[in-house]
Amino acid sequence: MSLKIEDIRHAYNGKTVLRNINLEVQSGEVICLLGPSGCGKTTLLRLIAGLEELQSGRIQVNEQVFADGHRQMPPEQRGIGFLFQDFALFPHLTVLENTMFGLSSVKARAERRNRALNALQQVDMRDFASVYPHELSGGQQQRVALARALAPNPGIMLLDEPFSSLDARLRVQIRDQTLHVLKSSGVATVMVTHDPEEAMFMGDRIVLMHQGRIIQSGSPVELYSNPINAFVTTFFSDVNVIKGTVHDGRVETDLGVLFARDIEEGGQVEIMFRPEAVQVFQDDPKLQCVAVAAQVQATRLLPGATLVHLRLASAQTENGDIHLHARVPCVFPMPEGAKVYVHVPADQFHIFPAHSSSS
Ligand SMILES: Nc1ncnc2c1ncn2[C@@H]1O[C@H](COP(=O)(O)OP(=O)(O)OP(=O)(O)O)[C@@H](O)[C@H]1O
Repeated sequence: MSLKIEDIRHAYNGKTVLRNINLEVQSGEVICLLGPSGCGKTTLLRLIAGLEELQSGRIQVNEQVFADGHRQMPPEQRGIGFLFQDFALFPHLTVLENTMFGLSSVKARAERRNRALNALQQVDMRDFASVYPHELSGGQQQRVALARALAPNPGIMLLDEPFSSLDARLRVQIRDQTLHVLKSSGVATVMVTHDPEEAMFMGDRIVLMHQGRIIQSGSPVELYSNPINAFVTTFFSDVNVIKGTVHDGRVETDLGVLFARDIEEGGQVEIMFRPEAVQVFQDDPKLQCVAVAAQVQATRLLPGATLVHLRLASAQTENGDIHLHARVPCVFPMPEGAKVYVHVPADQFHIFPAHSSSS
């Protein structure tokens, strides 16, 4: 099974909200559409579902055309399962009846019942078959909604911010379960989220969108480690930014000399690096690497890491001292005011022409 989206463009009231959208999703793959509010993620999902009429381009599954300039297959014929933010369970139907509802095309009631029970088993909710939705927690309701969507055995699953109504701890647990259920069902999944961590957790591939365009798509590792511009770099995490000017294909910075061969002579650049790329030493690691002196301004223990605020006395910038964030594993032993040494490996720098952050 392969969902193929070719050259989609879409406008509302003459205002273009999607352009040049090309995408392919295979069975068993989870693709996350990621981007800031209003970038067009939900519109793209609605076009795949057939809830919005396609204006230009083509959507097909294997050789079957869902929509192009001439045809629009109705949503119910597309074999698509949906999971939306509000779960939309029917309050007057039990968990089993809600799950059977998705199987209305199956004639025999006994088979509908069996398939619904199997789907509930998949999400570990079979014991709740006779319970009504209001008796369930948010996470349990989400699992029933997932079972209802998967029961007809759809080729494609569309998820729109499916965890956003759950509180933070439950969200982590439910998205983990959801990922395993989706993966074991082998369905091709397209999920919308505006949360980069969620996209990295769920996605085999991430499609990062901005202002109606795909800016970069690839594995989470590709986008995180090889972002193509400042927008992609900053979308995924807090980043340190220092500025510089290119001379002879190089930029001199307080953290060393960096190569910037692709940028024109005299060009202003923004040099970005993630807090976890900053290595902090208590003593000068002279033989290991070239490190520069810095002062600890503050430390904050976060889940799984300590964020260290550092001040670097700058010889390069007119603006004075540089403030850096380092993310170090474990509890950081140095007090505020302590002198430390900082090193950032050369391959951790992302260098872009200045003011390119909009895409
Ligand atoms: N039915 C509509 N009529 C007119 N404009 C719309 C309609 N639906 C969406 N838009 C506009 O299209 C653009 C894309 O909206 P869309 O909901 O697809 O973005 P999104 O990335 O999903 O945003 P969010 O994360 O906030 O849901 C926005 O500018 C939005 O205001």
